[in-house]
Amino acid sequence: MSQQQQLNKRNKTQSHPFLRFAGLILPWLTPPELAAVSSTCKTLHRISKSVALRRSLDAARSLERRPIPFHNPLPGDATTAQYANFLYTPSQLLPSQSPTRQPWGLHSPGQLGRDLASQSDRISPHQGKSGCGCDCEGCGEEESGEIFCGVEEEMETGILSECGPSCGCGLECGNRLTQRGVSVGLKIVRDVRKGWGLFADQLIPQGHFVCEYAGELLTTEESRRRQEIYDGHMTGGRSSSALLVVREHLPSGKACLRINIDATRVGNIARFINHSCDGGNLSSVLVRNTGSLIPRLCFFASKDIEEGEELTFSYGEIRVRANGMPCFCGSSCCLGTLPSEHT
Ligand SMILES: C[S@@+](CC[C@H](N)C(=O)[O-])C[C@H]1O[C@@H](n2cnc3c(N)ncnc32)[C@H](O)[C@@H]1O
Repeated sequence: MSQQQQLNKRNKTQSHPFLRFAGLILPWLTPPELAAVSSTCKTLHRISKSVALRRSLDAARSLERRPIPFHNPLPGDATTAQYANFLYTPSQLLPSQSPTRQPWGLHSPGQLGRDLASQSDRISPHQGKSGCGCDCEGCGEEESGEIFCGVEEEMETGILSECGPSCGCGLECGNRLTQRGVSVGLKIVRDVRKGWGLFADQLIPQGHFVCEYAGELLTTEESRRRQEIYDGHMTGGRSSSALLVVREHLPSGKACLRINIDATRVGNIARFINHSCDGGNLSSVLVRNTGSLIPRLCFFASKDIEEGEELTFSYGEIRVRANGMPCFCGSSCCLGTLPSEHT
């Protein structure tokens, strides 16, 4: 074929309206839809391949400040397919706010997250009395980076207060440490026995904020309904669930606040954190934001975490199931089964 003929052919192909917009449309497709489109012609096959590659380069779908890639060292194993239907949210939301479709591989990794962060940095609705923020304790203090700067008391009690939606300060406030998204290098690595796990891609110093456990906030009734479904899936050997129940005991000691966060279908990278019987290297802290009723669950490094080390925490102490799922945490105090409790 002469050069002119080739040029004509390319112009003809690219002038097809669908092909012209394929780069914008394909990132919105689910894996089966993408596979179907990919088999129709060479151009769509090429675009589909690049979309699939970009998916594996950032599990966060560009919604964090930096990309969080999938890495599968297991030869011949299914890659990210299992998570291609997983929708990403950097913060907790109600099921009614959950997206039903979300682009993946549309933006360059981390771009959208950076745009959002810089947008929210500009949002500073009104200035408080201090001139830079509100009246919360700690507001207006110099920004401490991402370190939970020596507030060991809160690390132990597991409760931290931050400025929130009703404050006059913006995201640049030093008292909003956990609200600026993931700032450390992370990657999601596949293990033959535990499935995917979250790993440090850099040294994370003790006390450093790692991430929030984000997902759908459920009522207890809905969480019980979903847990039953997930238990059924698991006994069938299918995908793993990520429904976390947190109980905060109120000062009276007579009641407790129960928070149900389901990151199984819609969540963030915290849903990839595996269990360790020795408590792992992450501390969980409940963060109360001024003006927000529901606290958020956030993870901080409980010790210095080396680059390449897996991030883990303890899913709990209770094991109610006689035949619980086997635990492969590898710690010297491993109890052999994963925690399980009646929800
Ligand atoms: C919240 S998910 C963590 C991510 C999960 N590995 C995955 O691939 O999606 C919880 C599930 O991970 C697996 N898991 C977590 N910790 C484990 C451990 N110590 N040993 C074996 N499996 C583990 C179990 O299948 C569990 O139901």
